[in-house]
Amino acid sequence: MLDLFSDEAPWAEPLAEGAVILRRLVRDEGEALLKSVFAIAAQNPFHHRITPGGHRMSVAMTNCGDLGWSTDSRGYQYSEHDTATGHQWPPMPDSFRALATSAAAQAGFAGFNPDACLINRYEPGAKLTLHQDKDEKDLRQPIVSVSLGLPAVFQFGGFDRADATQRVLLEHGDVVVWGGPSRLRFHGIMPLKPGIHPLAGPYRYNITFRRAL
Ligand SMILES: O=C(O)CCC(=O)C(=O)O
Ligand SMILES: [Fe+2]
Repeated sequence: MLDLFSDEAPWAEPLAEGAVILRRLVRDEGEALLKSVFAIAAQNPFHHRITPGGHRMSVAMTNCGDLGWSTDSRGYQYSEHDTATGHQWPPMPDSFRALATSAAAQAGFAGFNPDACLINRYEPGAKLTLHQDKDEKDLRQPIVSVSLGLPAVFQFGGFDRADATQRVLLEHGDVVVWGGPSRLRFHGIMPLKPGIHPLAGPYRYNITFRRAL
């Protein structure tokens, strides 16, 4: 893919108060991050989870860290084990934690120390409908969300599902941080367009860091 900004230093693009896109922040680490993602997935493969409503999610997920987010017939929850396999989640790589803490600090949230890392894999057509991230205990802690591989359109809305949304393209190496007054904004991902990324093949990967407990 032609990236006109490939030689540019990362830059910040504000979305709302408490929310910013740190453009290309981890582009140079993208390959190493993806290698870690593949190693985690080799231990705990990506699954298409079934929502409490009985729907198969189009996004495939795995986790690393002390706690992982998943969903099954009982609801959405954080747990130390994969509820599908019973396996403990692989540890969060130090490189992941360091980048999450650094990105949060650059967005104005000092001292972020995530205990949960959700990894989403999007195939063509996969999407995440508008939702709020609200399964975490301390909503003063931000969300740090890293985009790798194919680009996708991110929707960033208000505090009601029906509120107007901004639509922004997230590309390989972009990091979105939202917290503070934006922590509970609705957000989602539009259906992924097919493509082949040189490092990620036919997929988009998203790594999301949270303080769950
Ligand atoms: O894939 C993304 O960029 C967003 C992921 C997300 O909103 C979530 O995992 O809750
Ligand atoms: Fe989310």
